[in-house]
Amino acid sequence: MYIVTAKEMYDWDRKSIEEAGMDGKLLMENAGRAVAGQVEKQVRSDQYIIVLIGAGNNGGDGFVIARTLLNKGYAVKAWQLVPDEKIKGDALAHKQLYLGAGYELDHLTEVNQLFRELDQADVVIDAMLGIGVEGKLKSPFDQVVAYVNQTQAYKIAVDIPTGVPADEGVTEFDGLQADYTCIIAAPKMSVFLQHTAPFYGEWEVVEIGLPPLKLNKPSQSLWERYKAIASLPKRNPFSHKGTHGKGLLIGGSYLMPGSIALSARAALRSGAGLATVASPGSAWPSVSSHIPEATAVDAKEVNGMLAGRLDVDFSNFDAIALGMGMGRSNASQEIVRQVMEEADVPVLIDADGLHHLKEFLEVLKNRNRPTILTPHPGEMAGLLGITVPELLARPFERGRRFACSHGVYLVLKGPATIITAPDGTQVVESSGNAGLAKGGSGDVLSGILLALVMQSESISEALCNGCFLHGKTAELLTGERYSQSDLLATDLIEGLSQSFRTFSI
Ligand SMILES: NC(=O)C1=CN([C@@H]2O[C@H](COP(=O)(O)OP(=O)(O)OC[C@H]3O[C@@H](n4cnc5c(N)ncnc54)[C@H](OP(=O)(O)O)[C@@H]3O)[C@@H](O)[C@H]2O)[C@@H](O)CC1
Ligand SMILES: [K+]
Repeated sequence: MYIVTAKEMYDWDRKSIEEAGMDGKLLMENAGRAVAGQVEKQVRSDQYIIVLIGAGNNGGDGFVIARTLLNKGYAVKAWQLVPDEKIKGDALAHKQLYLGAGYELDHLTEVNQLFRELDQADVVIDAMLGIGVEGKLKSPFDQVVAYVNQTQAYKIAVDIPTGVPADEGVTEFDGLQADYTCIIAAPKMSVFLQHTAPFYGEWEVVEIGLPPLKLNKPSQSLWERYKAIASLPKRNPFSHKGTHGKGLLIGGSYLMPGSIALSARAALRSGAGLATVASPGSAWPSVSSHIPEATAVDAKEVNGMLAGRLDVDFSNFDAIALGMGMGRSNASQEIVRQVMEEADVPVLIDADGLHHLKEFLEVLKNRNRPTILTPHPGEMAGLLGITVPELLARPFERGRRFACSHGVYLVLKGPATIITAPDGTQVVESSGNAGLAKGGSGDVLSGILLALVMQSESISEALCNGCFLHGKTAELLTGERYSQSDLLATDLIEGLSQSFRTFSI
């Protein structure tokens, strides 16, 4: 499923009408009917529904929704919030159909009158503004949105909650806080941004008859369950441990032995054939006690942290994961540089490895094999030399620019993880929940990604599937044995079995 910007959505609409001969009024009828169908699943016929209607096509959808629900016997009142002359085109046509059907329309003359009605409503359907919103809300929408937000009614937004921008880059806005948003045709970028996503509540996408071939292929899409099931690696009955990849994991320190142990264990649980750990000797007894299946290579250390160069032939491995629990000692930096310059295999860099890499980002361009960076927003902001809010205002654009200019795969972690390939293609993986917001969860992800990179033809698919497994494991576990509060990174590793049994079929 593609994720669209407002422009991509408008272009799709225009091309469908101009080139495919679709009719704008028919699309609006389809949109309104599709939304009404979703509303019916959530609302009882004895509940009082208010539909709030604005000037543009979002308001036009509102007329269709109100008519469709009234046709079916629901208790609905439609409120037009703008003067009559503002309603034009397809929206006006549907207003006339609504009135022609004999239904009543209330006009906003005095906001307190509407507010008294809103106090009585069980359900409010927000068809005020859609993706055409520009700038901060003007009167009366600012007052109405503020009032609706503090009512007890169940709030359903049509396409996008009023006031919320469709695209990234806008951080100052007042938005309707929806409980549920019925998105038309394709999710907008703001569904996946940290500052806008919470306004949507639960969301679903409805199909309205726009021909997919008339959509100019957007660069962003959503990773979905069916894609994961189709592309997760399958075990060959005639395989041996070498077939599934020998992974080298470099990291850990005397005071942080857990991270690398979690990564190594997650890699083996995710199908890696062999996991070899390069950590300081002082950390190894602790690491091996958590993962006896892993082997070790000798590594020099200073003050319990990796130091100097590693005496390892990197070509003996199929991929490398670097940085977890490594610490930020200057002495460790040389290993990061050595791996970047010498390892002719895919390399994943996480955590403290990213901190070291920041000092010599120019090496990235010289690498012949894939490099994967897996920063959380704080680490990404550090790599870019900007603040976290600056990054989160435009994570798609910033991530794309970085991945393209440095020739790397970028896994920008968050509630919606954005995976960018060196060619700028972006996939959002949005599974998981707040149970993952805990120390060690990123280390587990690095191990899973390492294992899948070694078992997949496509790096992008491996990264999407790794994030999917990580998120879905949290969902499965918190749906049964654990809560989002008590879930540990170690539980995630053990829970991977359940995810593989569910999805790798
Ligand atoms: N295929 C499709 O794509 C389909 C799309 N469909 C639907 O169309 C929607 C997009 O419709 P759209 O373009 O008419 O924009 P939309 O958001 O309804 O309103 C624009 C109006 O808002 C106003 N306005 C703007 N900013 C404002 C502010 N800050 N504060 C206050 N007012 C503000 C501005 O008024 P003005 O500035 O002139 O006063 C303008 O008149 C889309 O979300 C979906 O629901 C479906 O019908 C099916 C097919
Ligand atoms: K809306």
